[in-house]
Amino acid sequence: MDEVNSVNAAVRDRQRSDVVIECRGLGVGYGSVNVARDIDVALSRGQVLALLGPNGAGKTTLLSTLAGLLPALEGEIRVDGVKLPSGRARVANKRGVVLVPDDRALFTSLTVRENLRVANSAKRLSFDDIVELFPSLGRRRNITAGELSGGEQQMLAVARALMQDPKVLLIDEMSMGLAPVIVEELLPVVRRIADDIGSVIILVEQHVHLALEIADEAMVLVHGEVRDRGPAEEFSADPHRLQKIYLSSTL
Ligand SMILES: Nc1ncnc2c1ncn2[C@@H]1O[C@H](COP(=O)(O)OP(=O)(O)OP(=O)(O)O)[C@@H](O)[C@H]1O
Repeated sequence: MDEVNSVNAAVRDRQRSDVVIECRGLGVGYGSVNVARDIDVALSRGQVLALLGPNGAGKTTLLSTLAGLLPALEGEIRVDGVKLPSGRARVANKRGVVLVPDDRALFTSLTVRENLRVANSAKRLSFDDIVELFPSLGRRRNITAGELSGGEQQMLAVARALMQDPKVLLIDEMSMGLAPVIVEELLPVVRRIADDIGSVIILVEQHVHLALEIADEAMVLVHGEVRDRGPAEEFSADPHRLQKIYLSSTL
């Protein structure tokens, strides 16, 4: 019996040590206004979480808190088992948490190459590695970011985040203003980033069915509460499950 217990303990320890980002009892919001609460997440290397929910559910606020742009109202965030100081974006970034914000935040007067050079603090990935993931950025290397199409700008925003060697990549509304056909091209690259580079990815995406196709897990926030969660393929197989949640949120 003792032997079984010690094997179980070893398995638990290994699982725990595989966890890259973990939050427990996390509450997020603005000042005294609580936007979402009781959020528990534990994600391991290479896992993709689709963070779903209707407008105003608190998805962006949660990503901003994980990135340290907002202080947590309660609970804690750990990266590789070590607690992150609340609301310290630079520390979170140094510890490998990188946010791709929905406005992309590019230097529009700098070229593609210059945008990437500015971001390359980790120097683990080269420009050639990026071109392998996003061939069109290679062809447009000397064009300014402001002259790129919306889809190319989004590629550049993700590529710039990759240059920081993210352990945890937070991607907010990647498809904002993009045609679905472009999103269909971009999302498989997100999967490749998780598989090849090993980053944990938390993805907020309006094209829910496309996000579910590349995600491992889904978590649905409604009015700041986790209303449902589970393997992405189970949500894909049962579209009514999400429809019911979204419809009930408007009642
Ligand atoms: N700077 C702010 N100060 C106060 N409240 C805010 C601020 N930004 C957002 N909120 C509020 O927080 C709540 C959650 O907003 P959030 O942007 O996180 O939702 P979301 O799920 O990302 O929605 P959407 O899909 O529309 O972007 C909303 O009620 C919103 O009005």
